Amino acid sequence: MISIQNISKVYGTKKVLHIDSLEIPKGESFGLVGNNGAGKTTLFSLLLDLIEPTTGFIEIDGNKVNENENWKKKVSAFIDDTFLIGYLTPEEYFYFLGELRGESRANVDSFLKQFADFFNGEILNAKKYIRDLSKGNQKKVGIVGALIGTPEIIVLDEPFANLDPSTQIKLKKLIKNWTQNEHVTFLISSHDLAHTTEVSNRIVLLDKGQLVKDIITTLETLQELEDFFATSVENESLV
Ligand SMILES: Nc1ncnc2c1ncn2[C@@H]1O[C@H](COP(=O)(O)OP(=O)(O)OP(=O)(O)O)[C@@H](O)[C@H]1O
Repeated sequence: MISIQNISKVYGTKKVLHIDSLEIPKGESFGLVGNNGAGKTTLFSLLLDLIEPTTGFIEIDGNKVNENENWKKKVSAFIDDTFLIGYLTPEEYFYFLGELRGESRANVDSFLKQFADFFNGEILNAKKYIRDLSKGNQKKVGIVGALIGTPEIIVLDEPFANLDPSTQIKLKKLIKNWTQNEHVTFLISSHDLAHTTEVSNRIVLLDKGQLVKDIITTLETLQELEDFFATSVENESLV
C-alpha cells in the first residue's frame, strides 16, 4: 500500500504540487493524468525519493521513502532516459538490473524471451549500445528494465510516448495481464487519455498541482476526462 499524506513541493515561491491524502492499495492499476506542468513527474519523483518533499511524506508499506530503504526492494521505475546507462548494451543493462534485484543471468535470459515480439528483433543481439538505439527502442529497454524481477510496484512515466501503435497495444496487454495475474501495482502517467483509461482501474487527474478528480474507471471515464480538458480549454480561451 502506498500512502501519500499532506505532500507538497514548492520551488521558490511556486507550489507545484499539493495533495492532502491519497492511498493506493496493492494491486491497483493507477493512472495519473494532467496537462504539462500539472505535477505528475513531481509526484513520481517524490515517491521514488528523487526529490525531497516541502511538507508531508509518502509511505510504502509503512516505510517513509525519504527515511528508510526497505521500499527499494519492492519498487522499480522508468521515468526518463536518465534511468538508462547509455554505454551498456541492452543485455548488459538487463543483467545489471537483474543482479540488483537478485536475478541470475539465466533467469534474466528466460524472462526476456517473452519480449521477443515487443522488441521486434531490434534490441537483443543488436550489437548496439543503448545510446545508439532509436528513442522508441530506448524506451522499450527502459520499460522492460523496470519489469525485471517482477517488482511489486512499477512506476512508468509516459510509457506510451514514442512507442509505435503495435508496441502500445502490446504494452497495454502486458500491463493488464500483470495487474490481473501477478497482482503488480502499476502507477502510470500519460497524456493519452484513451490508453490510460484502458489500462487503469483508477485515474487521478492533477491540475496545477492539485488533485481534481479521483475516479474508479468505468465505461464513462474517458468521456468524463475528455469533457474536463475540453472545458478547461474553453475557459482559457475566454480569458
Ligand atoms: N527543479 C525544478 N525547479 C523549478 N521548477 C520545477 C522543477 N522541477 C519541476 N518544476 C516545475 O514543477 C511543475 C510540475 O512539473 P512536472 O514535471 O511535475 O509536471 P508534469 O505534470 O510531469 O508535466 P509534463 O506533462 O509536461 O511532463 C512545473 O511547473 C515545472 O516547471
